Amino acid sequence: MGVDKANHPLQIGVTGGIGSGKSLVCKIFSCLQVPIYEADSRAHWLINHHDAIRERVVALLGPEAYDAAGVYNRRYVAEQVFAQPDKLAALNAIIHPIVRQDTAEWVQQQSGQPYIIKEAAIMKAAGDGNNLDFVVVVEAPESLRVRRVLHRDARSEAEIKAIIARQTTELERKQMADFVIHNDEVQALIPQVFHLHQLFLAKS
Ligand SMILES: CC(C)(COP(=O)(O)OP(=O)(O)OC[C@H]1O[C@@H](n2cnc3c(N)ncnc32)[C@H](O)[C@@H]1O)[C@@H](O)C(=O)NCCC(=O)NCCS
Ligand SMILES: Nc1ncnc2c1ncn2[C@@H]1O[C@H](COP(=O)(O)OP(=O)(O)OP(=O)(O)O)[C@@H](O)[C@H]1O
Repeated sequence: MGVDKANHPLQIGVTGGIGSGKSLVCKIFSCLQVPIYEADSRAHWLINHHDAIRERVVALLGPEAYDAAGVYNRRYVAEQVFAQPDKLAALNAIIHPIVRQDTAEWVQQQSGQPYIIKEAAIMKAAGDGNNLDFVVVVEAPESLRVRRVLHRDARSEAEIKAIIARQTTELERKQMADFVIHNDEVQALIPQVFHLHQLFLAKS
């Protein structure tokens, strides 16, 4: 990397379809002291706390986008945007530039770290791909992913399959991947993460 690499951590993206185990993989990296930026959680925090986002989301989707307590109403917003692609694009145009800015500020605070991780389900669509040194894709068979999410969330199998159908395809993800973690509950997860950790430390 560049001459001032100590100040610029390597940037690793971790992505994968719903229920693939991205969050679990990131928890393991986190146990190894790697700083993690969870794009989706952070986006939701910003949607609830950033006044300019709130105003623009209400202008786009109506006051129902936030409930009586002022909390972002995901169920209502999901119904609106997943049925209307132009509204989803408009929502993303409000949120993603602010998330990108927030990510950049967070990265600035991580100087001196050998590498950092950005976790996102929709990495490419959020326009972050260009800043990443490597992309790690977490993979698991679709039937297992559906089973995990059925167990984790209050979603029906049909809802989960509809989300999978809207997400980046497995082929697109494979094309993005520099490294793949197989979270199929056959191959052990921790050694795969540890192997990548050693590799990223060596490259930093
Ligand atoms: C659209 C919303 C209301 C759906 O909420 P809901 O609780 O029903 O689903 P959840 O957040 O678990 O997302 C389910 C799946 O939808 C897809 N998805 C989520 N947000 C987006 C988006 N902005 N654009 C395209 N697909 C999306 C992803 O594949 C995700 O895995 C919510 O995801 C949202 O507010 N998204 C905006 C924030 C965002 O863009 N997050 C992504 C990382 S920056
Ligand atoms: N190897 C595994 N063994 C057992 N349970 C697992 C394994 N991997 C993931 N899970 C469980 O499956 C569920 C989905 O995993 P996780 O939340 O990490 O997925 P994700 O890819 O982050 O999903 P989403 O895109 O919905 O946020 C969680 O409840 C998690 O604990």
